[in-house]
Amino acid sequence: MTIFQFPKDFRWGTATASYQIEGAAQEGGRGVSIWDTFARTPGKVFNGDNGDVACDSYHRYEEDIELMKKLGINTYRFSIAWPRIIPDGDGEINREGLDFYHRFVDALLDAGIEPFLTLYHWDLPQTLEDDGGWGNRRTVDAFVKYAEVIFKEFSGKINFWLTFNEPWCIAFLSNMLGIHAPGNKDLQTAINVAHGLLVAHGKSVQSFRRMGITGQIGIAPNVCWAEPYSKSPEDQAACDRSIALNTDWFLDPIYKGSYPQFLVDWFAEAGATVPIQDGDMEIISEPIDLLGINYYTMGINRFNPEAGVLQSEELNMGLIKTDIGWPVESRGLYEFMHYLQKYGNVDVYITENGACINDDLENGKINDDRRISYYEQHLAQIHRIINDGINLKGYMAWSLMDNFEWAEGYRMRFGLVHVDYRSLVRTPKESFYWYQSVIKNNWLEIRN
Ligand SMILES: N=NNCCOCCOc1ccc(-c2cn(C[C@@H]3NC[C@@H](O)[C@H]3O)nn2)cc1
Repeated sequence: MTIFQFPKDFRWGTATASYQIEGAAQEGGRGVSIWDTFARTPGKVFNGDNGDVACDSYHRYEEDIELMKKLGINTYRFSIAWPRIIPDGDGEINREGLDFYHRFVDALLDAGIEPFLTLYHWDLPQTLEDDGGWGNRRTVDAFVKYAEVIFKEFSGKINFWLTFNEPWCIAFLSNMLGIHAPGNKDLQTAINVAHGLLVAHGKSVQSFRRMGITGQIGIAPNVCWAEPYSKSPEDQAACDRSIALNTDWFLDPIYKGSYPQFLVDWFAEAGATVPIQDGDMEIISEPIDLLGINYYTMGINRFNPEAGVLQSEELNMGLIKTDIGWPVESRGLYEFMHYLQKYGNVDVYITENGACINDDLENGKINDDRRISYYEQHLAQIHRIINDGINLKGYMAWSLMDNFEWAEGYRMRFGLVHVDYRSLVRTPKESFYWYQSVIKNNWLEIRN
């Protein structure tokens, strides 16, 4: 038996997002989001699933908080649905929406749980998408207005703030690959979206500073760690492009005030350019306090001119995979965290990490041993990372409960808690009790 002790002030949590758990899509004055529209577009989401009901956390959040208390977490990452706050994107404020989140945040605080807020977790008001989305500066200004409303309302209650979740998914998965909402398949559109959200990020951080809001603010990129299939320079370059598009494309502008030139040049070859306006890069590089990092898996990649705009092909190396098909390989998290040091030893929280394991109820229990094994491996890497002196300050498991997994609908389950989507009954899985023990002890026991 090996014991890995975590720092006494290490934050333990779980994460969710508004569209994935709330439901009540037509209640409380909520407006239409791009995910309401996308989910209703035939063929976009498995089984035609949508977020109309989801986990019904809009009505059941007190039950969810009881589960959080039972789990023993001290931090809970969630997102606010912009369409609940300003239903048409940049018009009237919906007081009923604000009141809902005040009730929720107050209940978290009463439970001794630190709220860790994501302002934008993909549910853009449809009206703004109809008018050009993130490529239109109207959306940028609308986001800043929305962010300032939330800053003003929750300053003093919330101390951990993230502007955007997984900017690569918002820009490239959703506008170049077309796999997520709104489903565009155009490189220039994706680059315009990425730049627009970066300007919105920078402007909202400037507002955060100007308004004197409590706490710390940052952004949460997702990691795409990749190692070369061969020692050829072409394979290494292919990996560099894949890693950089998820990370450097967003963090270089924020920390260095410029895009990674090798990727700018690569896209220029494909006829795409970044629509930078005077002053944009200065706005984007407004200093931040923390980074959220979302890590799930890593790849072994090689150069392949037929493999998409990056010409970087991920190979199937026969590793154990989760039920969504992602290889289980935790060392990519360790390698990435050292890669991240090029931006300095910044405060980092793992804001998402988890496994899609679709085990179901058997005699009233869910024996998700594979999920426990995944978490054991990744928490062991986190212990190594901390031991190396990297400022990794906390960990939020994705996810507290099974929920709407975007284009996969409800068939893919990431939760520590099982959700029966007919009855909405929540059942803690064996991994819930394992994580409860890790949190209670503040250490990880690895069976040798
Ligand atoms: N890189 N090139 N890919 C080439 C082809 O990819 C095809 C599919 O791509 C992807 C990539 C990444 C994801 C993804 C999902 N989650 C889980 C959510 N995270 C935020 C939270 O809401 C969770 O639900 N994180 N990442 C999905 C699909």
